[in-house]
Amino acid sequence: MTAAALDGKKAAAEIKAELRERVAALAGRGVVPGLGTILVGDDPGSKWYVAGKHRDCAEVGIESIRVDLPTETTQEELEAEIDRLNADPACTGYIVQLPLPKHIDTDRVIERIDPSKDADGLHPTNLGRLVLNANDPIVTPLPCTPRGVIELLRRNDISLNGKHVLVIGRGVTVGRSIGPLLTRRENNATVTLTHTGTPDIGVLAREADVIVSAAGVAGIVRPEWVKPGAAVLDVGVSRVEDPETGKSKVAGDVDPGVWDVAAWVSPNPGGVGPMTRALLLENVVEQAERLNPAV
Ligand SMILES: Nc1nc(=O)c2c([nH]1)NC[C@@H]1CN(c3ccc(C(=O)N[C@@H](CCC(=O)O)C(=O)O)cc3)C=[N+]21
Repeated sequence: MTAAALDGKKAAAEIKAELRERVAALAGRGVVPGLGTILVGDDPGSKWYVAGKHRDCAEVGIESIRVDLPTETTQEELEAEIDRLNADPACTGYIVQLPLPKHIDTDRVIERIDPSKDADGLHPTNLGRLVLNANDPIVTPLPCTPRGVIELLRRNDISLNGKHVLVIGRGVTVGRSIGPLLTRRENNATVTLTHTGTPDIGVLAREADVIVSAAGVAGIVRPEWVKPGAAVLDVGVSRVEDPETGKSKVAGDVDPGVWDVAAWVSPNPGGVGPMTRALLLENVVEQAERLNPAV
């Protein structure tokens, strides 16, 4: 069997086209959503990601507000910028690009974000509401990557209803926050969360209809781990040396042999990454709609 690709670029383009229309409807009511980014330091990778978010905003007609701060920025200076965006009416939602320099207390920074402006959906209040409101309509920003995974499946007509989803990795941005979304009644999946303390992930993975791997370990998902016909979503990002060029390149969690066993695989790059970016925009547009309902 050769798996079909879960094309994240295509699904993200569809979402952006829909968002352009929603942004136009908001503009008709005099509302322009704004996404802010705060970047501390000059890590080339982080700069590249932030630049991409501003390009995405331009594409759908969202205003973008960019705050770039030097590596030496103190906790107090960073918190002052957060307070400024919390108070800025042009900023509908914003993100603080992670990771932050080591001298910064990341948890304190995230907790200072106004939960209603938390475009990443990672503020404790929003994660808490996601756990508490298992079945009520969602009225808070949701974590972008988990939402991107579910949206990528939905847009490829892969139902989660009654399916067994195995998640690899217990990080907050994906592994630990995707369970409460997958188990909402509207998705209705059954979830196994595995991590570095799981004695034998493979034996559990072989039972799964869907594997979501967010381990950040290149090639951890082996073909022998995958039930024939399963869907495999590759969320991992790690760097490996290219044997041909000797240069470092981005690698996913999924071994290439998995494509011979699974029915669907999300490529990496070109899979969940573009979805994460599209859902960040959707979080901001949704928040603008909640604040400015059509009458
Ligand atoms: N506050 C915060 N929120 C984040 O969402 C956040 C963050 N900090 N820090 C870093 C990680 C990483 N991340 C990616 C998102 C999209 C791609 C992506 O679109 N990747 C492309 C390839 C690279 C590209 O084209 O730019 C792909 O997978 O096809 C990658 C990485 C978000 N992050």
